[in-house]
Amino acid sequence: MTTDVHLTWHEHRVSREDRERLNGHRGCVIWLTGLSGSGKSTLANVLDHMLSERGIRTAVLDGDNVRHSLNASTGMLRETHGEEFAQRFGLGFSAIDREENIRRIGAVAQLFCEAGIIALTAFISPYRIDRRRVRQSMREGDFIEVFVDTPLEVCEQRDPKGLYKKARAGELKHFTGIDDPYEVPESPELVVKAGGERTPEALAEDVVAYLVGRRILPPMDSNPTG
Ligand SMILES: Nc1ncnc2c1ncn2[C@@H]1O[C@H](COP(=O)(O)OS(=O)(=O)O)[C@@H](OP(=O)(O)O)[C@H]1O
Ligand SMILES: Nc1ncnc2c1ncn2[C@@H]1O[C@H](COP(=O)(O)OP(=O)(O)O)[C@@H](O)[C@H]1O
Repeated sequence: MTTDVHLTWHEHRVSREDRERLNGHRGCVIWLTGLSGSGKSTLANVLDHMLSERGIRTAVLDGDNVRHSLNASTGMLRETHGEEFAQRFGLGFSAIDREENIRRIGAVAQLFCEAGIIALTAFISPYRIDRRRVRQSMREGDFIEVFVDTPLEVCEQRDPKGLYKKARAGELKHFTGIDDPYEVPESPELVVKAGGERTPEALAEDVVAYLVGRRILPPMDSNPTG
C-alpha cells in the first residue's frame, strides 16, 4: 500500500498466522465501552489475569494509564515539552480529543492483534462513530465490542474518583453521562451487566466462553501451546 505522502507500507516476513501459531490462539481486540465507573478496568484486569493463568497472551490498554502516556493531557505535556507542544498534542475530553484518543488506541490495539495477542481495552469511547472507525480499520471478526452496561445511577453512586460529584457541582465540565453524551452500542458482540448483579469473575467467564465459542481461544481445558 502506498500513501499520498511518499510513504511505503512494508510487508513483514513473520506473518500474523505465524505469530498466532506460536501463541496457540488467535489475536483480537476486546473493546470494553461504558460509563466512567461502569466496571471496564475491573473486568479488563480480571480477564487479563484469567487468560494469562491459562497461557493466553494478553495486553491491557486502560483509559487512565494511556492518558498518562501515549495520550497525555495538555497539562502533563506542558511540564515536560512546553506550551506549544502541549497545545498541539495534549488530549482532553472534547469530542475531537476523544476521537483522537480512540483513534490512537485503536491503532495500538490493532498492532497487538496483528501480533497474535488479545488486546483488552477499557475506554469510555462514548461515540459510535469513533468505535465504528476502529472496527472498520480491522479485519472482519477482530473487533469484539463489549458494552459494560451499568446504569448511570449505579456509576454515580460508586463514584470511586469523586468525579460525578464534581460534575454535578459544575466543577468538572463535559463529564460523560452528566453534561456530555454516551452513545449506547447498537449491536455489540456482547453486553455484560456490571451493575452488581454478578461478580467481575462471572462476567469474565462469559467473555471467555464467547471467545471459545468463536474459536478465538481453544477449549479452556487444552494447553494453547501444546
Ligand atoms: N470529562 C470527562 N468525561 C469522562 N471521563 C473523564 C472526564 N474527565 C476526566 N475523566 C477521567 O478519564 C477517564 C476516561 O478516559 P477515556 O480515555 O476512557 O475517555 S474517552 O474514551 O476518551 O471518552 C475516566 O476514567 P474511568 O472512570 O476509568 O472511565 C475518568 O476518570
Ligand atoms: N461487576 C461488578 N460488581 C460490583 N462492583 C463492581 C463490578 N465491577 C466493578 N465494580 C466496582 O465499580 C467501581 C468502578 O469500577 P472500574 O472498573 O474502575 O470502572 P471504570 O473502569 O469503568 O471506570 C470499582 O469500585 C469496582 O470495584
